[in-house]
Amino acid sequence: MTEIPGDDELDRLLDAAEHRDNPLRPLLAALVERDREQRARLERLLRISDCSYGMALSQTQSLLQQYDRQLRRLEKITRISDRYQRNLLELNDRLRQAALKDPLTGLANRRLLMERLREEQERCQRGQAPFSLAMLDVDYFKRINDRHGHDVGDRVLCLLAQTIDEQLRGYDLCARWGGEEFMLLLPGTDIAQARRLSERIMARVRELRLPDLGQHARLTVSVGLAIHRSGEAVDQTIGRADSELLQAKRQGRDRLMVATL
Ligand SMILES: Nc1nc2c(ncn2[C@@H]2O[C@H](COP(=O)(O)OP(=O)(O)OP(=O)(O)O)[C@@H](O)[C@H]2O)c(=O)[nH]1
Repeated sequence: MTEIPGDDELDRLLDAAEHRDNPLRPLLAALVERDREQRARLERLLRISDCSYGMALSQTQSLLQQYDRQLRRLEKITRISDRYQRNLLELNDRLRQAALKDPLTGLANRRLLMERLREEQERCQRGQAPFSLAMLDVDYFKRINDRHGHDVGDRVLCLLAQTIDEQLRGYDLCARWGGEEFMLLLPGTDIAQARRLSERIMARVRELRLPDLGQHARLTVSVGLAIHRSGEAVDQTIGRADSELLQAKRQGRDRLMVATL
């Protein structure tokens, strides 16, 4: 294949004196001129296309960077909101715990007990085994406060709460009913079982050593016991246990009285 000469070579041929009268010279000169124009146009086109490609590239990159930044921001917000929600749930849980616990002894409070009592009552209505209630009150507790001070009284209450709680099964509930009074909710427990449990608790309380109160100090509790009658309101069961507790106090304390069914 014939090799096409370069630009310099073509110029030199066109300028050469010996070709000046060649009839093909003007045609060659015109072809060379057209070729140069076309190449120049092609280069311009290439430059423009390079330039728009570069612009498109940088636009795409900047969009990608923006997208990336937004994504990171979104991830951060999601992390914060997850943490915030977890904190809220924990706080909610702690608030609920606090709202249902007695702050001194850590036992259930009256509110939680009433919630559980209603649940047990509904269970009984559905034909499940009845629950028993034991109302337990410290004997002569005022004397402890008067002789040894309120702080010692508080410590005795905490020790008592722990002693009672240790005797219970997982599904029983011991609540602080008020002052020096405690209520035991014993699901699926008949009177004979509730009596045995109460007597065991009374015995453990008598065995307690209370160095704060002196070497020979002994603590006793009185207990009123009642089993829930099918169909009665929980307040009635509580009332019957309370009456028995009153009887136990009247009959000399450190004793257990049981309501008839
Ligand atoms: N330290 C302390 N004392 C309390 C608390 N709540 C109630 N008390 C005290 O418990 C005492 C209850 O006294 P009383 O109702 O007369 O009963 P008691 O002295 O135990 O006599 P009986 O129940 O009849 O045997 C009072 O002195 C109350 O101040 C408490 O949270 N901490």
